[in-house]
Amino acid sequence: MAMSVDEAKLDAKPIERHKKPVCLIVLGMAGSGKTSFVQQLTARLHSKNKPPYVINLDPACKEVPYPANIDIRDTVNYKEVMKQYSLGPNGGIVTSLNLFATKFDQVIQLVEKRSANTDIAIFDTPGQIEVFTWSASGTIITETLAALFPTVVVYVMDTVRSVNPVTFMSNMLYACSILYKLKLPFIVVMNKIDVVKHDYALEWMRDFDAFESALNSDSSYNANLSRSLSLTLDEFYKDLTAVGFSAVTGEGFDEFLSAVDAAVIEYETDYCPEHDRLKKLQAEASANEKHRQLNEFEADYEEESRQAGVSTRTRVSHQNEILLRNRANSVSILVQWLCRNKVFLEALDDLKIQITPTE
Ligand SMILES: Nc1nc2c(ncn2[C@@H]2O[C@H](COP(=O)(O)OP(=O)(O)OP(=O)(O)O)[C@@H](O)[C@H]2O)c(=O)[nH]1
Repeated sequence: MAMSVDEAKLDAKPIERHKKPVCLIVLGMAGSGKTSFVQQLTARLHSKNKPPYVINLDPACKEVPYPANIDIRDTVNYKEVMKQYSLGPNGGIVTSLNLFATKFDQVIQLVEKRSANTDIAIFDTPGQIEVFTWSASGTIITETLAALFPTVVVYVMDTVRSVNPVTFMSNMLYACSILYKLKLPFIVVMNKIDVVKHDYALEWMRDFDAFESALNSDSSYNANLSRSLSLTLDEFYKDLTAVGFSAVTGEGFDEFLSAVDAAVIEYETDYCPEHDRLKKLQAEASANEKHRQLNEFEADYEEESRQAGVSTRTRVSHQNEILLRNRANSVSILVQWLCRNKVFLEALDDLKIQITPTE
């Protein structure tokens, strides 16, 4: 994921370079400070006359301390969902998010409408991180955004709690798993530096011996595991952008914006070409599959119509039988086949009906 940064691109003001807003998906363990981070970021951007578009995706939060342009709670009543489907709190959050994901095209339209005057769209996610990162709706939301806008994952980490090397390692493993799952540009925000500076964490990422000596007094299974994992995560650390931040004082704001600019370049140079390549492969595979189904369908028809006699009426009625049996898996295959089929077209001509193929 190392970036090949184009000098000319760096010279331009990165966020202004895009007609579309950069989407920041803010993730992190419960209590890491995601909401406070979004609040601070929003306030600072407002004071710079660059108001962001802010979307709250946490259906269970009691209050949103920043001006949210879209709030999932206005669409889905989380308590009602729990009651109606007899769900517990986590099931309620997942189901609410699933329901909201079905309307996500409307969110996209709203963000797109703001493209002219908004540089950044911020998505605050539920406290239970796995509800977003490992759910179908979280994946749909992330992939939809990434397909349409420069999208960056912001992983908020609690620097105070992470002074414990085992907690630090848990955070890094989580961050690593999300990075490799989503494959999007990624920024770790080491939050709460007004309480504890993040230098120790940067050192642990740079220097295995420093991390090992922090674990020295601990001989538990967890500590030994963390020691081994630290060596394994070496490659991950090399590519990782980490920024110290305080959601209370706003320290680290400028550095964070620079990291977002670099992440947008990474999105363009690494993510987009890979995304386009996969999309092309997928389209080719789908076209091949359609072709295969069409041939199979045609062979079926030829075979059965041979047995059915020669009159057009009989042949069309046999076609109908085959259609009803629906050997082809998609409507577009049926339409394609019908448009290629001479007997069927003749029958349509007789009836003065016209159909136009969609592809
Ligand atoms: N000192 C300090 N406290 C912070 C900072 N960021 C957040 N906090 C505190 O940490 C606690 C949790 O912050 P939230 O913003 O609610 O964290 P969250 O990740 O959104 O929490 P969930 O939605 O429950 O997952 C609150 O008491 C905040 O005041 C920070 O930068 N410095």
